[in-house]
Amino acid sequence: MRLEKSTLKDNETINISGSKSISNRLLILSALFENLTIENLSNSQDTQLLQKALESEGEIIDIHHAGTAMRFLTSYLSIQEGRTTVLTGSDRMKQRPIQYLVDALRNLGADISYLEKEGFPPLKIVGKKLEKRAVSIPADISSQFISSLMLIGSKLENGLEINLVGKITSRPYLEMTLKVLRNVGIANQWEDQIITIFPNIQSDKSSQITKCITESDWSSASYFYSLAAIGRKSINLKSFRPHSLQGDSVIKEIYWDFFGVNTISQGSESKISLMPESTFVFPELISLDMNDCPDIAQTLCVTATALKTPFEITGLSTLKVKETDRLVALKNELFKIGCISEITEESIYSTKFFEPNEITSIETYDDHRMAMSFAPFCLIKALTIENKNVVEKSYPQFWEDFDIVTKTIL
Ligand SMILES: O=C(O)C1=C[C@@H](OP(=O)(O)O)[C@@H](O)[C@H](O)C1
Ligand SMILES: C=C(OP(=O)(O)O)C(=O)O
Repeated sequence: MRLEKSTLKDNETINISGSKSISNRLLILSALFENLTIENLSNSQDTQLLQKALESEGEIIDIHHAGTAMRFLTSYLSIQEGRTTVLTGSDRMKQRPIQYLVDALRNLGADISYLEKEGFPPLKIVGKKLEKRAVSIPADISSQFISSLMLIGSKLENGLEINLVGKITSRPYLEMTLKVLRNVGIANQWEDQIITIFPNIQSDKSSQITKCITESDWSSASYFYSLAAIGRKSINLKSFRPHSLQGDSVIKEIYWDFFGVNTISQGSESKISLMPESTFVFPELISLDMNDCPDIAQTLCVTATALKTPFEITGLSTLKVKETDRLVALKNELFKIGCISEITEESIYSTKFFEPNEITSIETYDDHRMAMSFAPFCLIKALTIENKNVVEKSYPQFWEDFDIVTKTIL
Protein backbone atom coordinates (compact mmCIF):
# COMPACT_ATOMS: atom_id res chain seq x y z
CA MET A 1 0.00 0.00 0.00
CA ARG A 2 1.23 3.45 -0.94
CA LEU A 3 1.38 5.99 1.91
CA GLU A 4 1.71 9.51 0.53
CA LYS A 5 3.68 12.07 2.49
CA SER A 6 1.39 13.16 5.32
CA THR A 7 0.99 15.49 8.25
CA LEU A 8 -0.91 14.77 11.45
CA LYS A 9 -4.36 16.09 12.16
CA ASP A 10 -4.64 17.57 15.63
CA ASN A 11 -6.49 15.95 18.54
CA GLU A 12 -8.22 12.99 16.85
CA THR A 13 -9.31 10.13 19.13
CA ILE A 14 -8.56 6.48 18.46
CA ASN A 15 -10.30 3.63 20.24
CA ILE A 16 -7.97 0.61 20.40
CA SER A 17 -9.43 -2.83 21.21
CA GLY A 18 -8.49 -5.01 24.18
CA SER A 19 -4.95 -6.22 24.88
CA LYS A 20 -4.10 -9.33 22.86
CA SER A 21 -2.00 -10.72 25.70
CA ILE A 22 -4.61 -10.22 28.43
CA SER A 23 -7.37 -11.54 26.14
CA ASN A 24 -5.41 -14.71 25.36
CA ARG A 25 -4.89 -15.39 29.07
CA LEU A 26 -8.55 -14.79 29.87
CA LEU A 27 -9.71 -17.07 27.05
CA ILE A 28 -7.65 -19.98 28.41
CA LEU A 29 -8.97 -19.31 31.91
CA SER A 30 -12.57 -19.08 30.73
CA ALA A 31 -12.14 -22.47 29.03
CA LEU A 32 -10.77 -23.92 32.29
CA PHE A 33 -13.22 -22.25 34.65
CA GLU A 34 -16.88 -21.59 34.11
CA ASN A 35 -18.53 -18.28 34.92
CA LEU A 36 -15.88 -16.00 33.56
CA THR A 37 -17.09 -13.23 31.29
CA ILE A 38 -14.75 -11.04 29.28
CA GLU A 39 -15.40 -7.49 28.12
CA ASN A 40 -13.43 -5.62 25.44
CA LEU A 41 -11.82 -8.82 24.15
CA SER A 42 -9.09 -8.16 21.57
CA ASN A 43 -10.37 -8.23 17.99
CA SER A 44 -6.95 -9.44 16.77
CA GLN A 45 -6.79 -12.42 14.45
CA ASP A 46 -4.55 -14.22 16.99
CA THR A 47 -7.20 -13.94 19.69
CA GLN A 48 -9.93 -15.05 17.31
CA LEU A 49 -7.83 -18.05 16.31
CA LEU A 50 -7.38 -18.98 19.97
CA GLN A 51 -11.09 -18.56 20.68
CA LYS A 52 -12.00 -20.80 17.73
CA ALA A 53 -9.41 -23.38 18.77
CA LEU A 54 -10.84 -23.52 22.30
CA GLU A 55 -14.35 -23.98 20.93
CA SER A 56 -13.30 -26.69 18.49
CA GLU A 57 -13.52 -30.36 19.33
CA GLY A 58 -11.60 -31.34 16.21
CA GLU A 59 -8.59 -33.61 16.13
CA ILE A 60 -6.42 -31.05 14.34
CA ILE A 61 -5.99 -27.46 15.41
CA ASP A 62 -4.16 -25.12 13.05
CA ILE A 63 -3.22 -21.99 14.96
CA HIS A 64 -1.49 -20.37 11.94
CA HIS A 65 0.97 -17.71 13.13
CA ALA A 66 -0.36 -17.06 16.66
CA GLY A 67 2.67 -17.80 18.87
CA THR A 68 1.14 -17.07 22.26
CA ALA A 69 -1.91 -19.15 21.36
CA MET A 70 0.33 -22.05 20.25
CA ARG A 71 2.22 -22.02 23.53
CA PHE A 72 -0.88 -21.60 25.74
CA LEU A 73 -2.80 -24.37 23.94
CA THR A 74 0.09 -26.82 24.39
CA SER A 75 -0.40 -26.84 28.17
CA TYR A 76 -4.18 -26.55 27.96
CA LEU A 77 -4.49 -29.59 25.66
CA SER A 78 -2.04 -31.59 27.78
CA ILE A 79 -4.57 -31.66 30.65
CA GLN A 80 -7.69 -32.42 28.55
CA GLU A 81 -8.11 -36.02 29.73
CA GLY A 82 -9.19 -38.46 27.03
CA ARG A 83 -8.60 -36.10 24.11
CA THR A 84 -5.90 -36.42 21.44
CA THR A 85 -5.09 -33.37 19.36
CA VAL A 86 -2.59 -32.44 16.68
CA LEU A 87 -1.56 -28.82 17.23
CA THR A 88 0.04 -27.21 14.19
CA GLY A 89 0.62 -23.81 12.64
CA SER A 90 2.10 -21.81 9.76
CA ASP A 91 5.51 -22.52 8.20
CA ARG A 92 6.99 -19.85 10.48
CA MET A 93 5.32 -21.43 13.53
CA LYS A 94 7.15 -24.66 12.65
CA GLN A 95 10.41 -22.73 13.08
CA ARG A 96 9.52 -21.11 16.40
CA PRO A 97 10.91 -23.06 19.39
CA ILE A 98 8.70 -24.94 21.85
CA GLN A 99 11.06 -27.57 23.26
CA TYR A 100 11.52 -26.09 26.75
CA LEU A 101 7.75 -26.02 27.24
CA VAL A 102 7.30 -29.56 25.91
CA ASP A 103 10.16 -30.82 28.14
CA ALA A 104 8.59 -29.17 31.19
CA LEU A 105 5.15 -30.62 30.47
CA ARG A 106 6.65 -34.08 29.82
CA ASN A 107 8.46 -33.83 33.17
CA LEU A 108 5.10 -33.19 34.79
CA GLY A 109 3.80 -36.36 33.10
CA ALA A 110 2.33 -35.05 29.81
CA ASP A 111 2.17 -37.16 26.65
CA ILE A 112 3.43 -34.97 23.80
CA SER A 113 5.27 -36.01 20.66
CA TYR A 114 6.82 -34.13 17.76
CA LEU A 115 5.33 -34.92 14.35
CA GLU A 116 8.02 -33.28 12.24
CA LYS A 117 11.19 -31.65 13.56
CA GLU A 118 12.29 -32.37 17.15
CA GLY A 119 11.70 -29.27 19.29
CA PHE A 120 9.19 -27.58 16.98
CA PRO A 121 5.46 -27.75 16.07
CA PRO A 122 3.43 -29.67 14.95
CA LEU A 123 2.76 -31.58 18.18
CA LYS A 124 0.61 -34.57 18.97
CA ILE A 125 -0.86 -34.08 22.44
CA VAL A 126 -2.63 -36.85 24.32
CA GLY A 127 -4.45 -35.18 27.20
CA LYS A 128 -4.09 -36.73 30.66
CA LYS A 129 -4.01 -35.98 34.35
CA LEU A 130 -0.65 -34.51 35.36
CA GLU A 131 0.44 -35.90 38.72
CA LYS A 132 3.59 -33.96 39.62
CA ARG A 133 3.63 -30.51 41.21
CA ALA A 134 7.11 -29.06 40.55
CA VAL A 135 9.04 -28.37 37.38
CA SER A 136 12.10 -26.44 36.16
CA ILE A 137 12.25 -24.49 32.91
CA PRO A 138 14.88 -22.22 31.28
CA ALA A 139 13.45 -18.69 31.25
CA ASP A 140 15.54 -17.00 28.55
CA ILE A 141 13.83 -18.05 25.30
CA SER A 142 10.16 -17.11 25.79
CA SER A 143 8.10 -16.09 28.80
CA GLN A 144 5.10 -17.57 26.99
CA PHE A 145 6.29 -21.08 27.99
CA ILE A 146 6.12 -20.11 31.65
CA SER A 147 2.80 -18.23 31.39
CA SER A 148 1.39 -21.29 29.66
CA LEU A 149 2.31 -23.49 32.65
CA MET A 150 1.05 -20.87 35.10
CA LEU A 151 -2.36 -20.77 33.43
CA ILE A 152 -2.99 -24.49 33.98
CA GLY A 153 -1.24 -24.60 37.39
CA SER A 154 -4.31 -24.26 39.58
CA LYS A 155 -6.02 -27.12 37.72
CA LEU A 156 -3.34 -29.59 38.88
CA GLU A 157 -4.27 -31.45 42.06
CA ASN A 158 -1.53 -29.90 44.15
CA GLY A 159 -0.96 -26.74 42.20
CA LEU A 160 2.33 -26.01 40.46
CA GLU A 161 5.76 -24.79 41.47
CA ILE A 162 7.83 -23.49 38.55
CA ASN A 163 11.57 -23.05 38.98
CA LEU A 164 12.83 -20.45 36.49
CA VAL A 165 16.34 -21.30 35.37
CA GLY A 166 18.73 -18.57 34.20
CA LYS A 167 17.98 -15.08 32.91
CA ILE A 168 14.29 -14.20 32.75
CA THR A 169 13.11 -12.67 29.49
CA SER A 170 9.95 -10.57 28.97
CA ARG A 171 9.39 -10.45 32.74
CA PRO A 172 6.33 -8.11 32.70
CA TYR A 173 4.38 -10.79 30.80
CA LEU A 174 4.89 -13.15 33.74
CA GLU A 175 3.73 -10.45 36.14
CA MET A 176 0.71 -9.93 33.90
CA THR A 177 -0.17 -13.64 34.11
CA LEU A 178 0.11 -13.59 37.90
CA LYS A 179 -2.16 -10.53 38.13
CA VAL A 180 -4.74 -11.93 35.71
CA LEU A 181 -4.81 -15.17 37.75
CA ARG A 182 -5.26 -13.18 40.97
CA ASN A 183 -8.07 -11.14 39.41
CA VAL A 184 -10.03 -14.33 38.77
CA GLY A 185 -9.32 -15.65 42.26
CA ILE A 186 -6.33 -17.95 41.75
CA ALA A 187 -3.71 -17.49 44.48
CA ASN A 188 -0.04 -17.36 43.50
CA GLN A 189 3.33 -16.06 44.55
CA TRP A 190 6.70 -15.27 42.98
CA GLU A 191 9.81 -15.42 45.14
CA ASP A 192 13.28 -15.20 43.60
CA GLN A 193 13.23 -17.73 40.74
CA ILE A 194 10.21 -19.72 41.98
CA ILE A 195 6.63 -19.09 40.88
CA THR A 196 3.94 -20.97 42.80
CA ILE A 197 0.37 -21.36 41.59
CA PHE A 198 -1.91 -22.69 44.29
CA PRO A 199 -4.57 -25.28 43.50
CA ASN A 200 -8.04 -23.97 42.88
CA ILE A 201 -10.04 -24.73 46.03
CA GLN A 202 -13.68 -24.97 45.07
CA SER A 203 -15.77 -22.70 47.25
CA ASP A 204 -19.07 -20.86 47.05
CA LYS A 205 -17.16 -18.21 45.19
CA SER A 206 -16.66 -20.54 42.24
CA SER A 207 -20.33 -20.17 41.38
CA GLN A 208 -20.06 -16.38 41.18
CA ILE A 209 -19.58 -14.76 37.83
CA THR A 210 -16.26 -12.98 37.49
CA LYS A 211 -16.36 -10.17 34.96
CA CYS A 212 -13.03 -9.17 33.46
CA ILE A 213 -12.70 -5.93 31.54
CA THR A 214 -9.72 -6.01 29.24
CA GLU A 215 -7.73 -2.80 29.05
CA SER A 216 -6.84 -1.63 25.53
CA ASP A 217 -3.63 -2.80 23.87
CA TRP A 218 -0.49 -0.80 24.73
CA SER A 219 1.65 -2.43 22.01
CA SER A 220 -0.87 -1.13 19.43
CA ALA A 221 -0.79 2.30 21.11
CA SER A 222 2.95 2.49 20.43
CA TYR A 223 2.39 3.37 16.73
CA PHE A 224 0.43 6.48 17.76
CA TYR A 225 3.24 7.49 20.13
CA SER A 226 5.54 7.24 17.13
CA LEU A 227 3.19 9.40 15.03
CA ALA A 228 2.92 12.00 17.81
CA ALA A 229 6.71 12.05 18.30
CA ILE A 230 7.44 12.50 14.58
CA GLY A 231 4.46 14.73 13.69
CA ARG A 232 4.61 16.89 16.90
CA LYS A 233 0.84 17.07 17.25
CA SER A 234 -1.39 15.52 19.89
CA ILE A 235 -3.40 12.32 19.49
CA ASN A 236 -6.00 10.92 21.93
CA LEU A 237 -6.36 7.22 22.71
CA LYS A 238 -8.79 5.12 24.74
CA SER A 239 -9.34 3.05 26.88
CA PHE A 240 -6.19 3.03 28.99
CA ARG A 241 -5.84 2.86 32.76
CA PRO A 242 -3.19 4.54 34.95
CA HIS A 243 -2.01 1.23 36.43
CA SER A 244 -1.67 -1.17 33.54
CA LEU A 245 -1.09 -4.92 33.62
CA GLN A 246 0.84 -4.54 30.36
CA GLY A 247 4.61 -4.07 30.37
CA ASP A 248 4.40 -2.22 27.05
CA SER A 249 2.73 0.68 28.91
CA VAL A 250 6.37 1.68 29.56
CA ILE A 251 6.04 3.38 26.14
CA LYS A 252 4.73 6.38 28.14
CA GLU A 253 8.04 6.79 29.95
CA ILE A 254 10.20 5.94 26.92
CA TYR A 255 8.51 8.49 24.63
CA TRP A 256 8.58 11.15 27.36
CA ASP A 257 12.27 10.60 28.17
CA PHE A 258 13.57 10.36 24.60
CA PHE A 259 11.06 12.21 22.41
CA GLY A 260 9.26 14.63 24.76
CA VAL A 261 5.79 13.11 24.24
CA ASN A 262 3.76 13.68 27.39
CA THR A 263 0.88 11.34 28.33
CA ILE A 264 -1.97 13.23 29.96
CA SER A 265 -4.83 11.26 31.47
CA GLN A 266 -8.18 12.83 30.55
CA GLY A 267 -10.27 10.90 33.07
CA SER A 268 -13.39 10.32 31.03
CA GLU A 269 -13.66 6.92 29.31
CA SER A 270 -10.03 6.26 30.33
CA LYS A 271 -8.90 8.60 27.57
CA ILE A 272 -5.24 9.67 27.32
CA SER A 273 -3.72 12.44 25.26
CA LEU A 274 -0.25 12.11 23.75
CA MET A 275 1.12 15.65 23.75
CA PRO A 276 4.54 16.45 22.29
CA GLU A 277 6.54 19.24 24.00
CA SER A 278 7.42 21.90 21.47
CA THR A 279 10.69 22.90 23.15
CA PHE A 280 12.00 19.38 23.83
CA VAL A 281 15.74 18.89 23.37
CA PHE A 282 16.40 15.48 21.79
CA PRO A 283 19.07 13.28 23.42
CA GLU A 284 22.43 12.59 21.80
CA LEU A 285 21.93 8.85 22.16
CA ILE A 286 18.98 6.65 23.11
CA SER A 287 20.47 3.84 25.17
CA LEU A 288 17.93 1.31 26.33
CA ASP A 289 17.55 -2.35 27.38
CA MET A 290 14.20 -3.50 25.96
CA ASN A 291 14.20 -7.06 27.28
CA ASP A 292 11.04 -6.24 29.23
CA CYS A 293 9.16 -4.87 26.22
CA PRO A 294 10.37 -6.59 23.01
CA ASP A 295 7.21 -5.88 20.99
CA ILE A 296 7.79 -2.11 20.91
CA ALA A 297 11.45 -2.23 19.83
CA GLN A 298 10.60 -1.87 16.14
CA THR A 299 8.42 1.18 16.86
CA LEU A 300 11.27 2.89 18.71
CA CYS A 301 13.87 2.23 15.98
CA VAL A 302 11.67 3.81 13.31
CA THR A 303 10.82 6.88 15.45
CA ALA A 304 14.52 7.38 16.25
CA THR A 305 15.41 7.11 12.55
CA ALA A 306 12.69 9.59 11.54
CA LEU A 307 14.06 12.03 14.14
CA LYS A 308 17.69 11.16 13.30
CA THR A 309 18.46 10.31 16.93
CA PRO A 310 21.25 7.73 17.43
CA PHE A 311 20.17 4.62 19.30
CA GLU A 312 21.65 1.60 21.02
CA ILE A 313 19.02 -0.95 22.02
CA THR A 314 19.96 -4.14 23.87
CA GLY A 315 18.08 -7.08 25.42
CA LEU A 316 16.59 -8.13 22.10
CA SER A 317 17.69 -11.78 21.77
CA THR A 318 14.08 -13.00 21.53
CA LEU A 319 13.42 -10.87 18.43
CA LYS A 320 15.12 -13.55 16.36
CA VAL A 321 12.35 -16.09 17.08
CA LYS A 322 9.27 -13.97 16.65
CA GLU A 323 7.09 -13.64 13.50
CA THR A 324 10.34 -13.19 11.56
CA ASP A 325 13.93 -12.55 12.61
CA ARG A 326 13.05 -8.99 13.59
CA LEU A 327 16.67 -7.85 13.99
CA VAL A 328 17.56 -8.77 10.41
CA ALA A 329 14.25 -7.37 9.10
CA LEU A 330 14.86 -4.10 10.96
CA LYS A 331 18.42 -3.71 9.68
CA ASN A 332 17.32 -4.27 6.05
CA GLU A 333 14.29 -1.98 6.10
CA LEU A 334 15.80 0.79 8.26
CA PHE A 335 18.45 1.15 5.58
CA LYS A 336 15.71 1.97 3.06
CA ILE A 337 14.54 4.91 5.21
CA GLY A 338 18.05 6.27 5.76
CA CYS A 339 19.53 4.46 8.75
CA ILE A 340 22.73 2.40 8.69
CA SER A 341 22.55 0.02 11.65
CA GLU A 342 24.58 -2.78 13.12
CA ILE A 343 23.02 -5.81 14.77
CA THR A 344 24.31 -8.49 17.12
CA GLU A 345 22.46 -11.54 18.47
CA GLU A 346 20.68 -9.30 20.97
CA SER A 347 21.04 -5.66 19.99
CA ILE A 348 20.71 -3.00 17.32
CA TYR A 349 22.81 0.13 17.13
CA SER A 350 22.96 3.16 14.83
CA THR A 351 24.61 6.56 14.72
CA LYS A 352 24.56 6.97 10.94
CA PHE A 353 21.63 8.51 9.13
CA PHE A 354 21.41 9.68 5.53
CA GLU A 355 18.77 11.23 3.29
CA PRO A 356 17.17 8.43 1.25
CA ASN A 357 16.45 9.55 -2.31
CA GLU A 358 13.60 7.40 -3.49
CA ILE A 359 12.10 5.04 -0.90
CA THR A 360 11.47 1.62 -2.32
CA SER A 361 8.90 -0.64 -0.78
CA ILE A 362 9.15 -1.64 2.87
CA GLU A 363 9.02 -5.44 3.11
CA THR A 364 7.00 -6.75 6.03
CA TYR A 365 8.24 -10.36 6.32
CA ASP A 366 4.79 -11.65 7.42
CA ASP A 367 5.25 -9.52 10.52
CA HIS A 368 2.42 -7.16 11.54
CA ARG A 369 4.81 -5.06 13.63
CA MET A 370 7.07 -4.35 10.62
CA ALA A 371 4.10 -2.81 8.77
CA MET A 372 2.78 -0.79 11.70
CA SER A 373 6.14 0.46 12.96
CA PHE A 374 7.30 1.74 9.54
CA ALA A 375 3.97 3.40 8.60
CA PRO A 376 4.57 6.60 10.68
CA PHE A 377 7.64 7.33 8.54
CA CYS A 378 5.20 8.69 5.91
CA LEU A 379 5.25 11.90 7.98
CA ILE A 380 8.81 12.31 6.64
CA LYS A 381 8.58 10.78 3.15
CA ALA A 382 6.06 8.87 1.02
CA LEU A 383 6.58 5.11 1.19
CA THR A 384 5.02 1.81 0.22
CA ILE A 385 4.23 -0.93 2.75
CA GLU A 386 4.05 -4.42 1.25
CA ASN A 387 1.30 -6.87 2.24
CA LYS A 388 -0.65 -4.35 4.25
CA ASN A 389 -3.02 -7.03 5.59
CA VAL A 390 -0.33 -8.47 7.87
CA VAL A 391 -1.59 -6.00 10.50
CA GLU A 392 -4.62 -8.26 11.09
CA LYS A 393 -2.57 -10.49 13.37
CA SER A 394 -2.83 -7.99 16.21
CA TYR A 395 -4.65 -4.87 14.96
CA PRO A 396 -7.16 -5.46 12.12
CA GLN A 397 -8.43 -1.84 11.93
CA PHE A 398 -4.93 -0.33 12.01
CA TRP A 399 -5.12 1.32 8.57
CA GLU A 400 -8.56 2.84 9.26
CA ASP A 401 -7.25 4.31 12.53
CA PHE A 402 -4.05 5.46 10.85
CA ASP A 403 -6.19 7.26 8.28
CA ILE A 404 -8.16 9.04 11.01
CA VAL A 405 -5.05 10.73 12.41
CA THR A 406 -3.08 11.45 9.22
CA LYS A 407 -3.74 13.89 6.41
CA THR A 408 -2.08 13.43 3.05
CA ILE A 409 -0.17 16.39 1.64
CA LEU A 410 -1.06 16.53 -2.04
O1 LIG B 1 2.79 -13.62 26.92
C1 LIG B 1 2.50 -12.85 26.00
O2 LIG B 1 1.33 -12.48 25.78
C2 LIG B 1 3.59 -12.37 25.12
C3 LIG B 1 4.91 -12.48 25.51
C4 LIG B 1 6.05 -11.96 24.70
O3 LIG B 1 6.72 -13.06 24.12
P1 LIG B 1 8.14 -13.67 24.66
O4 LIG B 1 8.00 -14.00 26.07
O5 LIG B 1 8.32 -14.87 23.78
O6 LIG B 1 9.16 -12.60 24.44
C5 LIG B 1 5.57 -11.02 23.61
O7 LIG B 1 6.61 -10.79 22.68
C6 LIG B 1 4.36 -11.58 22.87
O8 LIG B 1 3.93 -10.72 21.85
C7 LIG B 1 3.21 -11.74 23.83
C1 LIG C 1 5.51 -11.81 19.12
C2 LIG C 1 4.21 -11.55 18.97
O1 LIG C 1 3.22 -12.46 19.01
P1 LIG C 1 3.24 -14.06 19.18
O2 LIG C 1 4.52 -14.46 19.85
O3 LIG C 1 2.04 -14.36 20.00
O4 LIG C 1 3.12 -14.65 17.81
C3 LIG C 1 3.77 -10.15 18.73
O5 LIG C 1 2.55 -9.91 18.75
O6 LIG C 1 4.61 -9.26 18.49
